[in-house]
Order: sequence, then structure tokens, then C-alpha cells
Amino acid sequence: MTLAIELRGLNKSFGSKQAVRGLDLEVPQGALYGIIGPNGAGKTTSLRMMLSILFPDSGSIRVLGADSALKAKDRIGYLPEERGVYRKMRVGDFLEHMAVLKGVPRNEAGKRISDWLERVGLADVAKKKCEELSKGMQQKVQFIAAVVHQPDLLILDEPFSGLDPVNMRLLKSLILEQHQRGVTVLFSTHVMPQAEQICQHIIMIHQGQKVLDDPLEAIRRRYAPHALLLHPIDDSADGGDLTRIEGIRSSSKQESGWRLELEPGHAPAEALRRVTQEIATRRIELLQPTLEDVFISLAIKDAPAAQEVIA
Ligand SMILES: Nc1ncnc2c1ncn2[C@@H]1O[C@H](COP(=O)(O)OP(=O)(O)OP(=O)(O)O)[C@@H](O)[C@H]1O
Repeated sequence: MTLAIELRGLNKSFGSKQAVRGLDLEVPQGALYGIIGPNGAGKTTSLRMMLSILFPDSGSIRVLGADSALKAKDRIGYLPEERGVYRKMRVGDFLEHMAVLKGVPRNEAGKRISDWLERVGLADVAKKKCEELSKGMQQKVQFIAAVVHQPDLLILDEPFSGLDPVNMRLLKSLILEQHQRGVTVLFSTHVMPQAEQICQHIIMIHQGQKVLDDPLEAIRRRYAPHALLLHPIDDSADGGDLTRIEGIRSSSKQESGWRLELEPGHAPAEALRRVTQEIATRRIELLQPTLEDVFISLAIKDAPAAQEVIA
């Protein structure tokens, strides 16, 4: 397996704050990886170290076979968290500048840029100054800047922040398209449903440490279902207090059916059997934990106050 990114034991502190602790990471060539983690977890710091924007205090980095991203910079595309378009520059000039900087011949750049602007619905902004664009538009322009040179590795820091649902969907399809072209894609996000919909593999960083590094399917299997959704034959039935059934911790009637929370550690199949013995059931399903459930359960382990609120 060829690795696009290989990090070993990365550490980084800012003064007394250790932002990244002993980070090991392997991203195979052609993979699509998402990095999630609470605010301040160390995601941006990790991405910046991979890109040699920041340097680790210790540990080693290999990117696209080189010992520094600087040696492979024309093969890397990066969408930074801070949206740094050159405010006074015209959009077309900004993109041409970025493309040429990354090795695209000037006569080729113009055609690529107008194709891209067309694709993201910004065909009419090439002559506008960057500062005249909305935040979402600027973000799309920056995405173009990250891909216009057809990189082999694409690193996106919070690509979905500030986008409306239509543009989120557009960006999602553009990221998937890059992946299908064989580009290695690594992106950080707070938007769990997006990570869940498009990633094959999830990394979670919490307080500077990696706490999850698995294929999404394996994560779903590991975090066992913790709830059932029940559709009784008689929709108007009350059912009484369902916590009388062994293994059921709580129940609530929702539009989608009755949601039954399982006792932690209780075998879902057993609970399912008992429930269907008690209640005439049209349909019953195990609810798989969402990535957000996993995120919250890992992130609040060290935050008792937050746990109380969520429970
Ligand atoms: N240049 C810096 N100087 C001092 N502290 C910093 C610097 N950059 C990051 N930090 C600190 O390092 C920690 C990790 O920050 P980082 O930006 O990597 O987190 P993050 O996971 O990207 O967070 P967010 O999701 O909020 O963007 C935080 O405590 C942050 O305050």
C-alpha cells in the first residue's frame, strides 16, 4: 500500500499548550479521509504540520513520498481554514495567480478557471474583486484555487463551514469527484452528516490525541446499536411504561415511531425479542449510532458537565 501521508509521533506545543500529542497517521494514496474533533482538538495544527506551514517539535512527516510537503507542493491542493482570498484582486486574476504559482501554464490556466467558475455557478464573477463576493462564494473560489492545478493530494480545512445546503451538496459532489479521479482527499469538519456521507475512513482527534482511526463501517459496527425504533400495529396504542421490559432504559413516542433506549451493555437482539413479545409490532429496527453519537460519546468522556446536559 502506497501512503500519501505518513506521520509518526508528531508533537506540537504553543507555549504551555500541547496542541498535538504523539500523532501517528497513515493515509493511503487515493483514500478519502475525514478528520473530526471538537473545537481546539488540534485538527488545524495537524493539517498545517502535514503541509509544512507549521513545524512539529518532534516526530516525522512524509507527504507524497517526500520528507516535507514543500518538496511536493505543486502536487498538493490546500483549502485553509482562514479564507484568505486577496481582497482587492479580481477573482479571475487571483485564480490565475494561484494556478501559475502551482505550475499551470498561463495559456492553460484561463480555460481551466472559466470552466471551474462555470461549474460552481460563478461564471459571471471573474471580473469582480474578491471582496465583493459573499463568504460562500469566496469559499468556492478558494476551492477552485485548491484544485485548479489538478493536485494528487487535496487537504481541506473545514470546507463546509459557511455554505448553504445547496452549496454544501455541490461541494460534496466536487470532493467525491476528486476522489473518483484518484486524488487523495483529507478534510477536517464539524459537520458530521457530511463526514458520514462521503468519508470511507474517519480520524477523530480529541485534546491533541487521536482517539479514532477506522473505516466508517468498522466504527458503526464497534459502537453497538443503543436504541430501537418500534412501529406498533396499533398506532394509537399507548404501550404503558416500556421500561418494565428488561433491557429498556427509556421510551419516547416520536413521529417516526417509538424510540426505545437500551440499557448499556444489554444485547440488542434480546431486547428486540422481548419487546415484540409484549407489543404487537408492525416493524422494529435497531438504530445504528450516527457519527455524531460516536463523536459526542468520545468527546464528552472528559467533560462531565457536558455529559449531564446531554443525558
Ligand atoms: N498559533 C497558535 N498559538 C497559540 N496557540 C495555538 C495556535 N494555534 C493553535 N493553538 C492552540 O492549539 C490548540 C489546537 O488548535 P487547532 O486550531 O489545531 O484546533 P482545531 O481542532 O482545528 O479547532 P477548531 O475546530 O476550533 O478549528 C488550541 O488550544 C489552540 O488554541
